[in-house]
Formats: sequence, C-alpha cells, structure tokens
Amino acid sequence: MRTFAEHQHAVRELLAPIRASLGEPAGFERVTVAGHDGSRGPAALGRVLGLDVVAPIDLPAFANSQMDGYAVIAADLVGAAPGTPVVLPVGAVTAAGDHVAHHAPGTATPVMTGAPIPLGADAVVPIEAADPPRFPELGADRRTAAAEAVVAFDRPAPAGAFVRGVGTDVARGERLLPAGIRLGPAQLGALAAAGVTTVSVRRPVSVLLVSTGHELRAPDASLDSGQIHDANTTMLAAALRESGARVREAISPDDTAALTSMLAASARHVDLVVTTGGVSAGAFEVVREALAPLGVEFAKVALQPGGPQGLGLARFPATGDDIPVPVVAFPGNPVSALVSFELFLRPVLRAFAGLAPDRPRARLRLAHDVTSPLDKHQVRRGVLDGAGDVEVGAPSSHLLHAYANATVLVHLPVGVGDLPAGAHVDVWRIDD
Ligand SMILES: Nc1nc2c(c(=O)[nH]1)N[C@H]1C(S)=C(S)[C@@H](COP(=O)(O)OP(=O)(O)OC[C@H]3O[C@@H](n4cnc5c(N)ncnc54)[C@H](O)[C@@H]3O)O[C@H]1N2
Ligand code: MOO
Repeated sequence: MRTFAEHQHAVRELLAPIRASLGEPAGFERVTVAGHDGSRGPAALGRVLGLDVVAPIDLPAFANSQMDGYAVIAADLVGAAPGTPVVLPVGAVTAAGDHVAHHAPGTATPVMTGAPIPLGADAVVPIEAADPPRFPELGADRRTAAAEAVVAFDRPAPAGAFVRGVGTDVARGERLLPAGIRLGPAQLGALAAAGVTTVSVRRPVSVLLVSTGHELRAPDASLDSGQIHDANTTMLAAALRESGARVREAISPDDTAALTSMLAASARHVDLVVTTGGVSAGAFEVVREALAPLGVEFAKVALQPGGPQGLGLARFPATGDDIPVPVVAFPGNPVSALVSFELFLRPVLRAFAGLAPDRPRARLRLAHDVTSPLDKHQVRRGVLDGAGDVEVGAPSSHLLHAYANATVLVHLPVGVGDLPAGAHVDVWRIDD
C-alpha cells in the first residue's frame, strides 16, 4: 500500500508538465486591467501574470506633498527655534491637480496633500507644526492669501521632509510586477496607477470533471428509489474553481464503453481529467475498467477516507493523436472525494494559480479521546470547542453534512491508534 505522502508526490509529478505548459507564452491571454467581466469584477482579477510588467512611468511621476502644509526651502528654516521663530510671507496655494508652481526663496507655499512641490522648495512643514496651525483666508481665486499673510516656524525642517520623491515607489523601467504573480486588488491598483490597461495572463488549468454512478441525478431532479443527488460535481467544480482551474463538467453513465468514448472525445481538450467514483472493489467499477487499460494505475493509499485512488496518463488510441492526458481518479464517497482533493490536488493547482498552496496549520489539543486505525493516515473533520480544543467528528466518508459544518481537518497519521483527551494533533483550518 502507498503512503499518502508517496501518492501526493506522484500526483505532483504527474501534473508538473501542466505547470510548464501554463508558462508558455503561446497560451497567454490578454485581459484588461480595469475592464469588467460581468459581475465578477475586473477581468484580470485572480489571473496569473504571464510576463513581467515594467513600469512605463515613474511613480510618483512628480515630487508631491505627503501632508497639507507649507512647502519651504529647508535652508530658510535653519536656526528656527521656540522663542526665535522664522517668519515667512505666505505664497500662492498649490493643490493636488495643479501645475507645478515656482517657489520664491524666503517664502512659504501652502501645499495640499498630493500637490506638486513647487520648484525650488525642498521640504514640507505640516500645517499643525506651523503658527498659526491653519491656512490663511484665501481670495476668490481660492489660491492667493492676503499680501500681508505670514507664517512662523519654530523648528527647522530637514530637506526632503514630507516630500514624496519622483520614482520612490517604482522608477520608470523598473519591474512593476513579476511574471507568476496573482493579480489581486493591490496588483491591479499598481497597474492602474502606472497607466497599464492590459496585461498578458496565463491561461488557467482546464479540467474535465467526470462524476460516475448509475444512481446519480442532478440536484434539481426528483429522485426515484435508490437514486441520490450528485453532490460531487457541484462540490469539486467549486473546489477546482476556487483553486484557479477552469472546469468542464460531465456525468458519465455507469457504462465503461460510454465513459471511454466520452473521455476519448473530450479529454484532449483539457489539461487534466478528474473523476469520482468507480474505483474500488465493486462489480461495476466503471472508471477503473475504462482507464486501467489506457494506462491509469489504481492503488490503495494508506489513507482514510480516500483509500482507493487512480492516477496516471491515459492514452486514447481511438483519437489518433495519442496525446496522453493526466487523470486523477478519486473515490466516489463525497467526503473521500473532497479530502482527496484537499490532500492531492488543491496544493498543486493553487500553486499553479499563484495562490497560497497550503491550508493554515496548527497543533491543537484534543477535546476528547480519539481512536484511529494504526495502519492508515486518517483525516477527520472537526470543530473547535470554547477552549480552542478539537472536537473530532465521526470517520465515515458519507458524512458530508458534518464536513460542511467542520472548521478543521484533523490529521491522525499512520502509527497513531488511541489518543487521549489533551493530546496534541495537527489540524488544517478550512474555515476561511
Ligand atoms: N469491498 C470493498 N468495498 C469498498 C471498499 C473496499 O476496499 N472493499 N472501499 C470502500 C471505500 S474506502 C470507498 S472510498 C468506496 C469507493 O468507491 P468508489 O470510488 O468505487 O465509488 P462508488 O462506489 O461509485 O461510490 C461510493 C459511494 O459514494 C456515492 N457517490 C458516488 N458518486 C457520488 C456523487 N457524485 N455524489 C454523491 N454521492 C456519490 C455512491 O452513491 C456510493 O455511496 O468504496 C468502498 N467500498
Ligand atoms: O477510503 Mo474510503 O475513502 O474511506 O470511504
């Protein structure tokens, strides 16, 4: 039997060529930075940058004030002290959006936050540090104070104080964002600030998600005796999309020939096929029957839930082009399928998408005694009690409702049998 770490490694190896292909410029798509994609927000949001973006302008593009205050020449305030202040006549106001003005030596120019520093000035004194600590009355033009207006300063201003210098955030020609970064709000903001309106992004991983089972009906269908609603398609499509993948959904009948021909027709248009169900020891294991002859290996992993797993490159000779397609086959029990996704696919796909691959981890105390099979890595679903200790749920792999209300995955590794209340266990937080 494979360890779960061995299977994790095998999935990573199988998917490695996908990562390489995502970085190929031929697959890049050009998207608008500020343009909207329906209600989802900017089209570039959540995409992964294909190429480095170089800053086309300096940011800031011009020296500007960090404070509402007075632009001065630092040398004019040398020697200013309480009791012996430097008193300067007040010049014309410069506000954000105004052209760069000229600063007359021996004056103080009122500047507002974001206003260009007037040529000649080299420091800003915040209004609170001036005497009086408020701007003088302005004329009807909203720019000039009375000719006799003066302002006193009782301490020097270091050159450069409260001046946001040209290119101090990023200089023109410097790398604004690196290839591979995921475009979230801060990245889109930086692109917008630099006036970059379109970017090349990597295409997402495309996944064909196939749920198998004669008993499955769509969630909106009425059920006959023995039938159940298909939970895995909705659940794994969401999980895959949340990890940055583009998903095509398909439901296969429990018929090997039909599954084989469906996969032969669709699989070459995707990077990866993910199936659920039909992998264990039953008389109608359609996934195993269809894919084992094409090169997918089915193995038992020392893991619970998620014991039976399939993995490999499937070659569909009937398609003529014989391009092998990676297949990851999960067991059908919904909890087994989602735990399998968490352990094997989520970290890899999220890394492809520039997302943090791992769940936040913690080592917490058990709220009660727990028993786990010695020869399996068990992943239980749990919640935290008022003291922050872990209440571990039941192990069965049909308990999807309990999973949906859990906040942690509890790891009980191979070799762990009986654990007493108070013992420490590794948990992954799933409540984000
Ligand atoms: N004799 C043995 N029986 C089983 C073994 C075994 O080792 N020996 N392993 C068990 C374990 S562990 C698992 S996990 C399951 C895996 O079964 P399959 O992958 O073949 O999946 P199915 O038989 O198709 O389905 C299992 C279970 O899950 C329900 N299911 C399937 N698909 C969906 C779906 N899309 N939405 C909701 N529920 C689904 C299905 O109705 C079954 O109840 O095998 C054990 N048996
Ligand atoms: O290995 Mo199965 O996934 O326990 O129910």
